[in-house]
Amino acid sequence: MIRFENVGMRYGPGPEVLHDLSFTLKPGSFHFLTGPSGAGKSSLLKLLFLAHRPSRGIITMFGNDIAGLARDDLPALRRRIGVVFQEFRLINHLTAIENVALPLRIAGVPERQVRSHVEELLTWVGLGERLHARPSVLSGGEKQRVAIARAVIGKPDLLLADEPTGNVDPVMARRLMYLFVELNKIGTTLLIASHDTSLIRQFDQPCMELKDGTLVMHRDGLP
Ligand SMILES: Nc1ncnc2c1ncn2[C@@H]1O[C@H](COP(=O)(O)OP(=O)(O)OP(=O)(O)O)[C@@H](O)[C@H]1O
Repeated sequence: MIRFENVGMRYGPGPEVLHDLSFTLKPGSFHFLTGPSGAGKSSLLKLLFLAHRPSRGIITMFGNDIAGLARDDLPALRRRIGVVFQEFRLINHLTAIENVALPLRIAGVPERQVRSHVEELLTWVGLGERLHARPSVLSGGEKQRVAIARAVIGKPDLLLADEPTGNVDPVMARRLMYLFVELNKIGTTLLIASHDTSLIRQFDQPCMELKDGTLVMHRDGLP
């Protein structure tokens, strides 16, 4: 489903920050992505979200060589991907419920279903009392949970998450991880970047590790 062959990436004329990445993410697989700060985790997620082009190599996503895609083809492909950005990227003038409803409204889901579905999910992540709050009055952990709810609500084919539990306590972190596990059970392919090795160790999923922009694959979790 997703295949990288000798992929490199640089920002503008700068040095390469990712080198010779070759890996496959099979449909329905679930990997953690770990590595020290600056190793290139967010950069790899940017490639996968088609927010940045590789400087060399071949990336195949959902059967498309992305080098052959026109700019106009990207939105349709991105709609198959849910993303939790490190800095959340919520829409400031929309409430929590409106932010999370957005992917369903874009997909044309009937309004009655949108409302009940979004309320249920936000309540599940502990935000039942914050449905009508705007991002400016939410804490970091609350914003993070809205961002996660928005990313998972449309049951995307691929979910990318950058440090999705970085702002919540350990109990909520586990709850959010189980949300990802459930999403994976219904077929979503997951790649979750996290520094939190103690959390990663609690799950069986394999771990991909980046070091200085180069990938080391651990099939059986952390060493
Ligand atoms: N917009 C940018 N322009 C130029 N260089 C960048 C940019 N973003 C990241 N880099 C560089 O790319 C390298 C990888 O950064 P990246 O943010 O992908 O690492 P990371 O593993 O996600 O780090 P962290 O865990 O701290 O978020 C670093 O050397 C960083 O300085």
